[in-house]
Amino acid sequence: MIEHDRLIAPSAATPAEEAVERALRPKRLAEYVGQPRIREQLEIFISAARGRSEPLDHVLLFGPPGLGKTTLAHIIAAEMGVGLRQTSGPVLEKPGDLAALLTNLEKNDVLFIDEIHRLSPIVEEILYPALEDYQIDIMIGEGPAARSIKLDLQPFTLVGATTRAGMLTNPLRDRFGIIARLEFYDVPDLAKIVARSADLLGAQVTPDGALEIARRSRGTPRIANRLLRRVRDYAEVKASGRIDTKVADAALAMLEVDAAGFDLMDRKLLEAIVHRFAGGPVGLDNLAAAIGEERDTIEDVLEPYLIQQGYLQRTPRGRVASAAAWRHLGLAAPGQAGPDLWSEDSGAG
Ligand SMILES: Nc1ncnc2c1ncn2[C@@H]1O[C@H](COP(=O)(O)OP(=O)(O)OP(=O)(O)O)[C@@H](O)[C@H]1O
Ligand SMILES: [Mg+2]
Repeated sequence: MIEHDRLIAPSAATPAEEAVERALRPKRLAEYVGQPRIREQLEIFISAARGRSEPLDHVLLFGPPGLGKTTLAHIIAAEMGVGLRQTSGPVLEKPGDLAALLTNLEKNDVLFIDEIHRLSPIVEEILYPALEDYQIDIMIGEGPAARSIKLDLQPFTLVGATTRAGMLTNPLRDRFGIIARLEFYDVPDLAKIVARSADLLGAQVTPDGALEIARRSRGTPRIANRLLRRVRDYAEVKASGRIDTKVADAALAMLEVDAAGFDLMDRKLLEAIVHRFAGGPVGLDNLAAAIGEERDTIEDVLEPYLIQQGYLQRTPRGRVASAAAWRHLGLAAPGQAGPDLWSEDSGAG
């Protein structure tokens, strides 16, 4: 059975997929599509830091999975002309793990900590003086003979990435000089990404074909690249190999990605709210139980796009399906006439 839910899941599914992602990853800021505000700011800050031969200020990247946080971290190091060391919050178990990384950094290097909201408090402690003064305090020896010594570090840049800025402690958040919130990509930008990736993969895609894939990628480059690869397979087997609108549409229908770019999980969530909870409000726990998903997956992966697109609202009393959600499921929203009566040329108003 093909795992459809993985098709749209914005996180990288397998090591094989990670390898493809690396190959498709833009290496420089100029190749990085979209996120104009972030790109412009980084260009200025990076060129200023380089001019002064200083490290770039610490950078926090946050936003839903697959929008290009890891990609940006690598680009920052490349544009600064420095090395990058990569780790992640849950991997750093002991203060010594972080100390070892920090003391190995060279001047102005980038230390990239993914899932930085999952750092343990004792590890985070070590980070504060490192971020502020390029120093760490470490304990030598044990018992009564134990003492703490200060070690100087090379100046460096911390790049932290998280899907949840709200879960960072205040003292940690305050230590980032540059905070960049990544937004979902619009369709023209996603089409550019699809066209660029198609080039790199040696796949043939028409501008319309790229747009069709872009429209159904949930605003997310990772999903755009994934859909492109699946659609290419389809085009090779079922058509001449060229991806045009018709082929893209047929392939995406087969993959059960609908016209709004929603997959089975998105629809399951909207259907649960509409059918089982009369459109809401419904609390996160009830919703998670109803669709058999983790709270975190709903909050980090499923909801952000549905909210951004106006299908779902987060209210103090729980989640509410908007009129657009009802319409998407082919239903009339409560208290409203059916979808047909609301079409623009109905003469109402
Ligand atoms: N701005 C962009 N331009 C072109 N391709 C992009 C862009 N952003 C991301 N991508 C593509 O999307 C893929 C996923 O991006 P990336 O791994 O950086 O996401 P992420 O935000 O780190 O996700 P996660 O939260 O799961 O770690 C990359 O392989 C890259 O090819
Ligand atoms: Mg990442």
